[in-house]
Amino acid sequence: MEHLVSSWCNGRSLPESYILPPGKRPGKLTVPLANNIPVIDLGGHDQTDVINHGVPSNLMDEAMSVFKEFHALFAKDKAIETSKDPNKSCYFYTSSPNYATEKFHFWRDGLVHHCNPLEKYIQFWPERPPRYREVVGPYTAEVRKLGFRILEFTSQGLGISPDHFSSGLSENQTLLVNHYPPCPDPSLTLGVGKHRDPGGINILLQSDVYGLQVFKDEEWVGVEPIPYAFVINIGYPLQIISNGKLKGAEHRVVTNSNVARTIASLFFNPSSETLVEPAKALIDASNPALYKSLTYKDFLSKYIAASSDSKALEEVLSTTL
Ligand SMILES: O=C(O)CCC(=O)C(=O)O
Ligand SMILES: [Fe+2]
Repeated sequence: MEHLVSSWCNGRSLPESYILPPGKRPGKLTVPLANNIPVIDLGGHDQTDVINHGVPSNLMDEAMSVFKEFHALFAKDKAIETSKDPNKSCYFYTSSPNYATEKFHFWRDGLVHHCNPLEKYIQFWPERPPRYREVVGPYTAEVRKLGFRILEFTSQGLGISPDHFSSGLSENQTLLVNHYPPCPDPSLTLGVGKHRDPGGINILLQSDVYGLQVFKDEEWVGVEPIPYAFVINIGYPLQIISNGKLKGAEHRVVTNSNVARTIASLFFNPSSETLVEPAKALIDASNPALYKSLTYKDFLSKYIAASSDSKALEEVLSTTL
């Protein structure tokens, strides 16, 4: 826990271990903002206090407040609050879960915990700030409903059976709450390096502070926060199931020198033994399977081994390369 960026970063210059190799540095800090990311309105007419995705705006605000309060705790308290489960369904790290072995570090502290079934996991969640469970329980339950709606629409769009698809992709819901403190030199480091998400979909609540960038047409573009909207990211397993019809966007997180940024991502992941493979309905003689069939556990070990080298990962997973 002594590593936590937030516990030592004030007034310090950027330590060498956080300086990325030249090819991975963000370098130029201003990139164009994306102007063609689809904004989807999910309807919902008569509610007054909801944006059309159905998650009440006050719940989004409250969740963001408790996430910020959690990250503002002393490091020793964060350690206590994230070590209640001997099986580690709730944990905390700086940079990445591989802090001890990685060649360089990223400028982020992350809290992770499982969310579903709630009755099983909530007992291991932080109890400080005192409202954490009371707010984050309903927040994750609402976002879960939204996730199922999105997966249902996605399966309809792809023309594959919704039951198999949504349950296969969402047995395991995990919340990641990232905190990126103000950084002494944002041109040399990143909050999170370039990656595609490893789950089915990810429903991301950004605060009002910008930091997310997407790699589109060989250039980085910024994803500006829209108040009370979620960012939906497609993960690699959904790319595989859709046989490449849907693409997981590569993204990264830049830091800034003035204000801290906090985000919460709810990942909808398959369970370990779920087979991740192109949906049978999308495969025929003229549309051969582009990806191998793997259990999610095996997929994850290949994903981690490729350590965000997307070409290497594509080669391991593809049937054609
Ligand atoms: O900080 C962000 O906006 C995104 C973090 C991220 O890449 C993720 O949660 O997968
Ligand atoms: Fe991500």
